[in-house]
Amino acid sequence: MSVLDDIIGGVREDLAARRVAVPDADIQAAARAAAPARNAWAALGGVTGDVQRDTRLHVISEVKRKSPSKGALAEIPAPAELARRYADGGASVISVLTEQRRFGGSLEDFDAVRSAVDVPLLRKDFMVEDYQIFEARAHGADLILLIVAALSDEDLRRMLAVARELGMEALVEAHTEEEIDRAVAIGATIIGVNVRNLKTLDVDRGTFARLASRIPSDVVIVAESGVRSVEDVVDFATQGADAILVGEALVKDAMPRDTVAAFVSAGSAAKPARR
Ligand SMILES: O=P(O)(O)OC[C@@H](O)[C@@H](O)c1c[nH]c2ccccc12
Repeated sequence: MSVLDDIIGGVREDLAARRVAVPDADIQAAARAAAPARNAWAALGGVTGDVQRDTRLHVISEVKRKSPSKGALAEIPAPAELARRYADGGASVISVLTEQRRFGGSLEDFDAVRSAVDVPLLRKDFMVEDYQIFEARAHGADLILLIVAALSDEDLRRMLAVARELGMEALVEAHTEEEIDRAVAIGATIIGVNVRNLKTLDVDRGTFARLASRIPSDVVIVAESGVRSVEDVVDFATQGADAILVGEALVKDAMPRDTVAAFVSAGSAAKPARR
């Protein structure tokens, strides 16, 4: 069994418990009653038609306490405070891990961040049921994660449609050529190239350029995982990233605001005018 299968087993158990506490009809009603979602695609530099590519390298800053690959990363006693620093540094989107068992996150963390900042929020979890999409929206999410390796094409299409029907977008995450092609085929407008293999947890930054070259130019490309420094940001920006998703390096940083700002400025300077 891969790490991904193992994580998803736990996610399904936790989900079943929440579903008893808040039944489907209630979570759907809450999702539809929530304040409208923010446009995460535009916030990440998405442009329609034959217009100039956005010149900013966007940063998605992540709130993550621990991970299966690295163990404990940071305590984060006040997720709202960390999120405020991310936003002050110029983060375009903030990602909040809500998976409990392996990442130490929760929907309470998500709520705390939601009330602290105005930027679009990504609910970062392993989405396996539509219920979680309604739940994300009910808590004020603007963007959800869909992991191609964890879902069938049928699931991906349906879940993307549910997200859009609720006014959200999906960050569709891929790790191989085949997964990129599946993400493009279902009509993803934001594709994440995760340089960490979720089945083995190995990081290979070299996969980014190879996979990014298969993605059409009107799709927003997010380079995910393994960003340690300005040098990594510059590499991803040079290789076609519109945005980067950074967790570990920021949660361990004593000055996350300044680091986000440094990533935005170095990445934007390195971003080519066309892709
Ligand atoms: O901490 P890092 O190496 O900067 O990685 C962030 C992010 O890419 C990573 O948390 C991630 C990417 N895809 C995921 C899917 C589920 C959970 C976590 C992730």
